[in-house]
Amino acid sequence: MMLFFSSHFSFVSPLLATKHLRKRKKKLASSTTTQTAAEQDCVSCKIIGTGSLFGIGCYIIFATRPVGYYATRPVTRQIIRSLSAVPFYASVARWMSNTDLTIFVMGVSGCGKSTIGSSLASRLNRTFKDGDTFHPPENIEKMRSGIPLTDEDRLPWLQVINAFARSNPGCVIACSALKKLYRSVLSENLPPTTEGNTGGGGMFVLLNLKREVLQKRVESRPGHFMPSILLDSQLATLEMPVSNEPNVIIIDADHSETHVVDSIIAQLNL
Ligand SMILES: Nc1ncnc2c1ncn2[C@@H]1O[C@H](COP(=O)(O)OP(=O)(O)OP(=O)(O)O)[C@@H](O)[C@H]1O
Ligand SMILES: O=C(O)[C@H](O)[C@@H](O)[C@H](O)[C@H](O)CO
Repeated sequence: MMLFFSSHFSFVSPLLATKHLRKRKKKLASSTTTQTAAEQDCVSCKIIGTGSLFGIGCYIIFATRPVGYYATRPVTRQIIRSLSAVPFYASVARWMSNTDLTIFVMGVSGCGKSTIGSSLASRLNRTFKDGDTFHPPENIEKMRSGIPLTDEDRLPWLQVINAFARSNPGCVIACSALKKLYRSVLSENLPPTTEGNTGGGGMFVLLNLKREVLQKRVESRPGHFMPSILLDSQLATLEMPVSNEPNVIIIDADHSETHVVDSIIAQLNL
C-alpha cells in the first residue's frame, strides 16, 4: 500500500515542486540575492525532493513485481530493483548533506565580507545576502557622516538579519558581527552546528587583516558610504572570538579571493 502511494507521489511531486518554487521566487524577488529562489534548498524543497526520489525508487519496485514479463526474467528484475536503490540512497543523502548551515562572513569594514561572501556562495551554490542591505537609512547616514554605530543602532538591524537567516536556511550572509553579543543575536534559533555550543547555530568566518591592508582596501573603493576614518572605531569594537565561541573560525584574508574561499571551504569541511 505504502509502496503504491509513494510511487504515485513521484508523479505528483514535480507539480508540487513547481508551485512551491514559484512561490519562493515571488518571495525573494525583492531581495538582492546572487542566485534564484529555484536554486535554494529550503526544508520544503528537501521534503519534495526526497519524496520524489523515494517515490521513483518505490515506483521501480512496484513496476518490477513478480508478475508477467519480469517473472520469467528474474535477472532483469534483480538489476532493475538494484537500480531503485540509487534514488533511495540519494533521498537519504539529501538530509545528510550540510546545506542548511548558515555561514556568516564577518569582520571590520573593508576586510572583504561582500567579495568573499558572494564568491563563497557561488562556489557552494547557495544564496548570498549582504547584511548592509538591511541597514535602515539612518544607520547608513550616520556612517556616511563618520559617526560610529552604537549597540542601539545595531541591535534591531541584527535581529532583521537573524530573521532572514531563519527563513532562508543555508545562506551565506556578510555582516560585520563585531561583538560576541551581536553574534549571539545573529545565531539565535538557527539549528545548532557545533558540539558543546550552547548558543545558536550558524558558523562565523572572521576575515582577519592588518590595519594597513584594511586602510588600502577601504580607500580603494570611492563612492562607498563607509569612510576610512571609521576604521579605528571598527577595530576597537571588534571582539576577537575566544575559546568559548566554538562557532567562529578565523581566516587570514590577506590572500587572493580564490585562496581565501578555498581556506574557508577546507576549514568548514564543506
Ligand atoms: N582577497 C582580496 N584581495 C584583494 N582585494 C580584495 C580582496 N577581497 C576584497 N578586496 C577588495 O577590498 C575592498 C573591500 O572589499 P569588500 O567591499 O568586499 O569588503 P567588506 O568587508 O564587505 O566591506 P564593507 O563592510 O565596508 O562593505 C574592495 O575593493 C574589494 O574589491
Ligand atoms: O557594524 C557596523 O559598524 C556596520 O555593519 C559596518 O561594519 C558597515 O555596515 C560596513 O562595514 C559597511 O562598510
